[in-house]
Amino acid sequence: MSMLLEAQDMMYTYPSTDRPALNGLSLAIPTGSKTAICGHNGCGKSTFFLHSNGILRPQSGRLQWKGTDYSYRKADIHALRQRIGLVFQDPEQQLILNTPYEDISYGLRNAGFPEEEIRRRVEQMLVRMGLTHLADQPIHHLSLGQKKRITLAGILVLEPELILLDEPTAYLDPKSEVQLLEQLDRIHAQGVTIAMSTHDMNLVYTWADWVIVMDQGRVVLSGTPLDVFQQTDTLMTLGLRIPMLYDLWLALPESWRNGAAPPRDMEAFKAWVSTHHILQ
Ligand SMILES: Nc1ncnc2c1ncn2[C@@H]1O[C@H](COP(=O)(O)OP(=O)(O)OP(=O)(O)O)[C@@H](O)[C@H]1O
Repeated sequence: MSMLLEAQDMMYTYPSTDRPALNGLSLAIPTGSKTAICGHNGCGKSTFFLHSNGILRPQSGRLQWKGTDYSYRKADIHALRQRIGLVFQDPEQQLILNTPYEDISYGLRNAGFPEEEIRRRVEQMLVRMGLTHLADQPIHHLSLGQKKRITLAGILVLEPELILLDEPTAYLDPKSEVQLLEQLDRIHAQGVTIAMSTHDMNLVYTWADWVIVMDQGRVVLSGTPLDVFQQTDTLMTLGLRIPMLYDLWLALPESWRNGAAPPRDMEAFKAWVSTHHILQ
């Protein structure tokens, strides 16, 4: 398995704090994967993302892109940010200009693309993300879900190889979440590697093909979803939920798992779920 991004023993303490936010963080994001990074509030997920696209620099340890150490020269960081797109948790931190059209153009203009190419790419992106009708609206009139889509569009338009999303589904309603996940699947099918941080273990179970679990600035588990979810005790100790579907699968009678039919009556099934303390 080749790794796109690798961190080794990274340490980082924010100025004027005394506890490291990254405390010997070592992890790898496999090329072509859908990686979920989970862990409870404050475990260092956002801090890792800020390191990944060079906004922060580790105080020790190393970070590699395709096996090469990061270079912090201005031109190299500039080039890196086109390959690694970071979508912040809070779109307000990322949206700078007045309208979706202007905002989505911003990165391309910064990267020095000719105006004709900028127009072509932005218009295509607006269509792909279903944002054409909002292109010239003032951004502060838009909903959170729409703002999140605009920040994603502003990153996608640069055609990165890796997209990092910090809690992309937080505060989205179910419909917006489904739309976002469909967009991510489309992008992934085109060969883009995607890593997202999330607290939602059910989403991790259904979406990810690689899982990294962090605690207190370091990685405690990583591997395929099955590898990770089998470590039920560790996950519980970290205060993380076991995905509902995994829990249910484990609780199914052996005969059901081997193909025998569960009760066809929904009330009987509900009674069975409650006597087995699933979802509690
Ligand atoms: N700008 C900052 N200044 C000082 N300390 C910070 C700053 N940002 C984060 N921290 C601290 O660094 C640690 C890691 O925070 P980080 O935001 O990376 O965690 P997280 O896993 O992304 O959390 P969440 O799930 O709440 O987004 C926390 O203890 C946090 O308080």
